[in-house]
Amino acid sequence: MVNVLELAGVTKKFGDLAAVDDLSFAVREGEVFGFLGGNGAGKTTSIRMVLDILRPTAGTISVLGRAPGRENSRDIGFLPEERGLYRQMKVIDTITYFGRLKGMSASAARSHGRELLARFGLADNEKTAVDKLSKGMAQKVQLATALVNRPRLLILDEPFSGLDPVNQGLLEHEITRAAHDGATVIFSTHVMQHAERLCDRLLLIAKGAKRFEGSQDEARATLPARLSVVARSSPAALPGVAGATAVDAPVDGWQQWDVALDPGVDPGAVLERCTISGVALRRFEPRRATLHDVFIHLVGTDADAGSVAA
Ligand SMILES: Nc1ncnc2c1ncn2[C@@H]1O[C@H](COP(=O)(O)OP(=O)(O)OP(=O)(O)O)[C@@H](O)[C@H]1O
Repeated sequence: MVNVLELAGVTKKFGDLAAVDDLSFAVREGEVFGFLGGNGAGKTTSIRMVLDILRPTAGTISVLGRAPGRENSRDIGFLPEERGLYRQMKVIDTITYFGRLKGMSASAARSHGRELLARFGLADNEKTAVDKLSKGMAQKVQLATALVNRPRLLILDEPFSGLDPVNQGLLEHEITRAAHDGATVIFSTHVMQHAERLCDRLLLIAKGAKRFEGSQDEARATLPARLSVVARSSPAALPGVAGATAVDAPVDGWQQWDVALDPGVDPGAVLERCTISGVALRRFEPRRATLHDVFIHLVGTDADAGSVAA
């Protein structure tokens, strides 16, 4: 498996503040990679170093097998967190201009630009000046400037912010589509649901440092398992059970329990115990942890997690 991006021991200091702190991770070719962290975690600073907008204080970065720099620009598409386009320029000219910057011919850039505008529901706005567009429409044009060169590596910094639910869906579809066409996609977010739906693997950072890197299943496995159980008697005393909380009142002697297992305990082993110990069961369901649960578990304090949308 080829790594499209590699950071090794990367630190970025602003004065005394380590915005990025000894960060190492790798993004593999063809994957959709989520870059997750609360506000101020260091996501944008890391992305700016990958794009050579900022230089690391220490450590090394490899992008598409090279050091960050202009040579990579043809193969990269970038949607910055602070959106900004030339306000007076027409939509199609803007996209064509970015395509030209990436080494495309004007006609190739224009024709792919039109295709993208049609897909984004903006075919009728081709000749509109950018400053006459709504914020969400302008954001879709900016997305088109990131996609026009059919990048091998697509980097999107907080791409969902400012989009309504329909356009968030459209963007999710575009990310999936780019990955399907062979691109590697990295996007930062503090909204866990997008990551949950899209990511093959993810990185979780807090205060500039890595807290987790891996697949979603690996992320969920960092949490002790939970179960929803309906039983005649409490499962609290069973081996491997950390605690059981009654949910609502019992119905005809059957009580619903929210059960937390000890770390590393397999729900199957607890089910077997119920059978051996004669705990009568009507329901026994492992509950799937969300990335939000994982985030709270790994990042820890409410202060760090407070800015994270569930
Ligand atoms: N140019 C700068 N000068 C000084 N401090 C900076 C600069 N850029 C970022 N920082 C600080 O570095 C830290 C990380 O900021 P960064 O923008 O990378 O976070 P982020 O994860 O992208 O956050 P958000 O989700 O809020 O955009 C913050 O404490 C921020 O104040």
